[in-house]
Amino acid sequence: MLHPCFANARLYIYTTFMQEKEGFIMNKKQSNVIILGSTGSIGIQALDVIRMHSDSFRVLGLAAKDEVQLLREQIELYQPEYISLADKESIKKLGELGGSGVKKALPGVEGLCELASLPEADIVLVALSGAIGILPTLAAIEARKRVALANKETLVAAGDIVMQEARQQGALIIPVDSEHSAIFQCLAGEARHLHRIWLTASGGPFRDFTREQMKAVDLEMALQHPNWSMGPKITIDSATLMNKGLEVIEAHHLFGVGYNEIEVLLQAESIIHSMVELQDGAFLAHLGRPDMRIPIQYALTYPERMESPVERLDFRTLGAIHFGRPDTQAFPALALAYEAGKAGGTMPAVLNAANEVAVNSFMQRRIDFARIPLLVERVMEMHDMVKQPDLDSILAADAWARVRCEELI
Ligand SMILES: NC(=O)C1=CN([C@@H]2O[C@H](COP(=O)(O)OP(=O)(O)OC[C@H]3O[C@@H](n4cnc5c(N)ncnc54)[C@H](OP(=O)(O)O)[C@@H]3O)[C@@H](O)[C@H]2O)C=CC1
Ligand SMILES: CC(=O)[C@@H](O)[C@H](O)COP(=O)(O)O
Ligand SMILES: [Mn+2]
Repeated sequence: MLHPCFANARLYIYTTFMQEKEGFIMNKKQSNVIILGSTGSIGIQALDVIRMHSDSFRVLGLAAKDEVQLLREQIELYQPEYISLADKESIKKLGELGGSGVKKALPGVEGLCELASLPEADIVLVALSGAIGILPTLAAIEARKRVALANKETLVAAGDIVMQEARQQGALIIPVDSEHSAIFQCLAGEARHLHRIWLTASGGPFRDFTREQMKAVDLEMALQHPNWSMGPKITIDSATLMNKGLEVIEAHHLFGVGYNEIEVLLQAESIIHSMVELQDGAFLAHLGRPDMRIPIQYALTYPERMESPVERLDFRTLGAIHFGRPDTQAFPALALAYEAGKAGGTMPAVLNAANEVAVNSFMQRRIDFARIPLLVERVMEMHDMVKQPDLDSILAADAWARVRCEELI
């Protein structure tokens, strides 16, 4: 059965493809890009893409939290007019590193929102990690920018509000997350025939571990993703399978598909980035090397494509591709995410916020790996859910869950 918001989502995808046909997109010679999270894994790769296509893209603004040294180097190379850092202290430190030629330096979430809605900006890449992305993403949508959205936590916590705002404003959200970029591409011209999404998962470094073995894993082991090189938080999420859980909720919002129509499929090599199953039993898959520069570039160039330096797949030397079912006993985080998604309301925001706190404390070696999903589950149990939350209720639930989770640690 199709989810009730499928019609809207279909309309949203249809509108996106119509805008493509009408030449609404990319009709400028050089697009001005804002990168929120430029010092992170996605941000750095996005700058690489822009450097290769500097005729088509120009960096207008960069934002980071407190990685002042790296941001200084990026400013030197890409000469943005605007920057943002988490606070005035970090901006002062940046200033002490010498004249940068930056026109305006803006602190905090307000700074992120101001960058996201600059009149000269064409594309806003949201590559922040965590629910801190909610307000800047909404600011970009309200300013009718193209939003290249890597930050999945925003859709998990506030997906209904974000997607409704995008539909109302007619703003484009192009997914950057590899699976969602794959699904978006498979759905071109086929959205109305969608039957089911097959969301692929590598299974992470502990794919073949039992629950017992998982008790002994440490931070170094959890940070070794078998296929992708990513920031620390998402790498830990991949190891617990919470990443896949967050992606199930992300897919629900982006494509308006009910939770029973989203299947997680283990695909150990991360060569198939995801698949769609259509009404008539046909499957469309998106394949490629596990390299985020491909989906990042696509979100910038859509509906066009450009050359990329990413090494090509050679199927003749690839060998086998392995499939399997995820083990939700050994990886309870995936089941928790389905549960939170199906509950709806403020529950996904609570799942996400508790997970952010738990992962952070695991990275500080304050808790064991196996406690991450247990903490998330306990905070969800304690939550008095709001069924149809507005933005303030979402933000309040997020803040509440962070405090509860900290208390439990
Ligand atoms: N990495 C990947 O391959 C993929 C990532 N994603 C998603 O993309 C997003 C980014 O991931 P990733 O690049 O790995 O994360 P990283 O941790 O590598 O980078 C996060 C970026 O966000 C900045 N940031 C974090 N908090 C704040 C804040 N409060 N204010 C301003 N800036 C902030 C960081 O700044 P600073 O450096 O100063 O701390 C950094 O630039 C996540 O939502 C992730 O799930 C999705 C698919 C693949
Ligand atoms: C690159 C990307 O999109 C990640 O979200 C990736 O999917 C993580 O790998 P897992 O499949 O192990 O979660
Ligand atoms: Mn992904």
